[in-house]
Amino acid sequence: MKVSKFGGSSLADAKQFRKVSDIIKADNSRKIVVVSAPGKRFKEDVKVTDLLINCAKTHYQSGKSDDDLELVISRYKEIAEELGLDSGIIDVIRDDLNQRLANTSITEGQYIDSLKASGEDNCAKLMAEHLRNQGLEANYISPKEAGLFLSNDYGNAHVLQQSYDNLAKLSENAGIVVFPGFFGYTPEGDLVTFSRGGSDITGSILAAAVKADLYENFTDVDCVFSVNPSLVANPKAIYELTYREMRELSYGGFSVLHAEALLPAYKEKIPVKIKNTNNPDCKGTLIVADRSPENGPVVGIASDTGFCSIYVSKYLMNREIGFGRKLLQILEEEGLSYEHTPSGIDDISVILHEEQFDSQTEEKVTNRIRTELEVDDIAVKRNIALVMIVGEGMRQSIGVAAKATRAFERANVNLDMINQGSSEVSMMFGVNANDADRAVQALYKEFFDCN
Ligand SMILES: Nc1ncnc2c1ncn2[C@@H]1O[C@H](COP(=O)(O)OP(=O)(O)O)[C@@H](O)[C@H]1O
Ligand SMILES: N[C@@H](CC(=O)OP(=O)(O)O)C(=O)O
Repeated sequence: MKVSKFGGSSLADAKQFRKVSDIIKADNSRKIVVVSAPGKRFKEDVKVTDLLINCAKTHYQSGKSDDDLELVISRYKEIAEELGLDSGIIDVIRDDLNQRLANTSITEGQYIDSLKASGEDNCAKLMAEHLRNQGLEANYISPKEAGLFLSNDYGNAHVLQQSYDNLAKLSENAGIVVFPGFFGYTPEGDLVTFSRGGSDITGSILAAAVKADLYENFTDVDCVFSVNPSLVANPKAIYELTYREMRELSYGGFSVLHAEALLPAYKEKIPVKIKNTNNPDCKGTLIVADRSPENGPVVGIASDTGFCSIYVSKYLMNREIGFGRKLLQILEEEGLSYEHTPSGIDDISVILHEEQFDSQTEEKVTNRIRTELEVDDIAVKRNIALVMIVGEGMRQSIGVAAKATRAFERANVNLDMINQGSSEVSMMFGVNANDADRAVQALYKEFFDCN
């Protein structure tokens, strides 16, 4: 049995819906289909999820959002009409949206999640209808009915363990299960979504729950490339990756797969395949536990922006028992998560996502660190990008760091931080965000395009 997830780009319009149904028809082991909300039809288009977020925010604050609502409905209507579906399905979608909009007695976070999730939910209803119209036995299954339970972190939920036993029963369904991605329910029954791009996570959870033979993730590129194709023209294709490499690369900015999507599949050793809805015969990228060491030491180069660092120095920091714990405890008490903590003998930097660190929080946290830890120096640096080189082969190779720093030097990019993960499958560099693209291009030239 395969679990096949189709992303927003695969569901953007009626033409894409037809490609999806052709793919499902071509292989009767595709029994569980996870769908996102319709994505962009062209470069300047707006994803249905973004339309819904606008709609929710406006309506929650002003009680009105007619234009936004009509934009969302028109996306579904266009698809339904072109596919020749019964117009009743659009009435169902309109009623559903109106019900969600009317439920203003919840917090803004809950309200936005409820509207956001309707993108996937209504798309799944539409896809099930389209598949039935094509002569297939297909049923929309709601995450509530199936028992997909998530933590109550609105907009950033995590799966709860009891979901897996509940979802295992999906494999007993006679026809094709059409399951909306991106959301589930708290044990108290409230709707909650994963972070953006989270339909990838739903697919992986379902694949793990039913112990699928394969989790297919259909998108709009032939495979995972060694670098983001918007930064380097015709980058090298990657046909095989380990879970660890893909985890590092998706964390590092390969948005083709959500950074948290691999864990469920990895735990059950379910192979994951990235495939192209627009070119389904292309073999795609297979993600597995082990791979043959074919390429050089580095398999991919990723980068992501939106980080900041808190630099702290104190003479004899290395001798002060509990310094690191106290520092991180301040962050914990202020509700901040951190990404990395590169350190020296008398100094340490904490790298954070910048979005959670506004100027008010900065003032409070730096004051606390200054007074409670009696540090000599503290400085906050913003607008940081993390650039990562990743590859299982790095463990056995000498000179990878030298090659990388040579590339930074050639590109005239100053390095704020170097951090090698203990697993030795990745190396991370902190640079000014304005230099990140140039750094990635220089690294690509150094490791993949030496001629
Ligand atoms: N290294 C990479 N290899 C392939 N695609 C990448 C890479 N880095 C970023 N991407 C981007 O990921 C996109 C696919 O992810 P996404 O937009 O989330 O698709 P979907 O709509 O299927 O969920 C591609 O169109 C590509 O621009
Ligand atoms: N539609 C949601 C979830 C998702 O996974 O979308 P996509 O498959 O288009 O990345 C979002 O835009 O965040």
